Amino acid sequence: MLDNSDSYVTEDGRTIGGVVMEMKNITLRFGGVVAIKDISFDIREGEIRAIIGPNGAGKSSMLNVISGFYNPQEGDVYYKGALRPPMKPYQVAQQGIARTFQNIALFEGMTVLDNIMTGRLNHMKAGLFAQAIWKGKAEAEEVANREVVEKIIDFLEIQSIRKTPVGRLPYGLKKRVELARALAAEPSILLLDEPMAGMNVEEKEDMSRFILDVNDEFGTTIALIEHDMGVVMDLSDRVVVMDYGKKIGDGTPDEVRSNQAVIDAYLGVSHD
Ligand SMILES: Nc1ncnc2c1ncn2[C@@H]1O[C@H](COP(=O)(O)OP(=O)(O)OP(=O)(O)O)[C@@H](O)[C@H]1O
Repeated sequence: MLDNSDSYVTEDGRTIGGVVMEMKNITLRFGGVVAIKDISFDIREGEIRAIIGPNGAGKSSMLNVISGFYNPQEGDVYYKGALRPPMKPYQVAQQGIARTFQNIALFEGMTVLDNIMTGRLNHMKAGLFAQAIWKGKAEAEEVANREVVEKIIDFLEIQSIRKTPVGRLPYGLKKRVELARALAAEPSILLLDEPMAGMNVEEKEDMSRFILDVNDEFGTTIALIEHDMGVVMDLSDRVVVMDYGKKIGDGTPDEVRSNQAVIDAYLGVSHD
């Protein structure tokens, strides 16, 4: 169960609830490489939580632990107040954690609409057998799924490309379609893997606005990893900073910005 007793309202009027996910003393090794060293942090319901750090800091590894791609050798993951046993990524997705990928993972030959519909798969209860013998139920489900998807298409302003094969879209729009597909799952936590990577300034501004609007409009909890410190500071409620697999900062953007260890890491000052 989620404990919302210490929820609060932000300056811009959003409600931040209790801790929805807690990472406790996570260590992840690849052979001799320690990608994550004894890191703990939490994610609160309704917040935008960033994990930042220079190249090789361990951000992707951490995102992959959250989404079940990697199971850490040490430490525990708590989700909605319960210890999460080691799980496969599809089981984590079924628990309501959706993600996007740094290297866009869409079906290039399929239309925007069909790509976004694949985000509804976890919500399709009528199996193939039911669809064969009980057409009505499957049809009702299809209509309900389409409603969710249409709302997202409107929201992300992609009506005009709904029938376009994804392979023909420019990079920035592909990223938006990927966001739409993840949102179609109506996730409890949305994980964004470097959502602004490879974008020009205008595309970055658009994506920032959509991330803020998604959080505001749907109340979606968002955890994102990002290499570039600048782009997440205006977006995030709280930021974890990683460097060489360790957590070197955790707090509000202002707290993190004035943290000397963080400044050193980004300037490339050497340390042990
Ligand atoms: N599958 C893997 N096998 C072996 N080593 C890995 C693997 N994945 C990551 N590592 C190592 O773990 C460390 C952390 O890598 P990770 O990709 O998590 O960092 P990152 O902060 O996401 O970096 P970037 O910003 O460059 O994507 C690095 O030293 C990396 O080489």
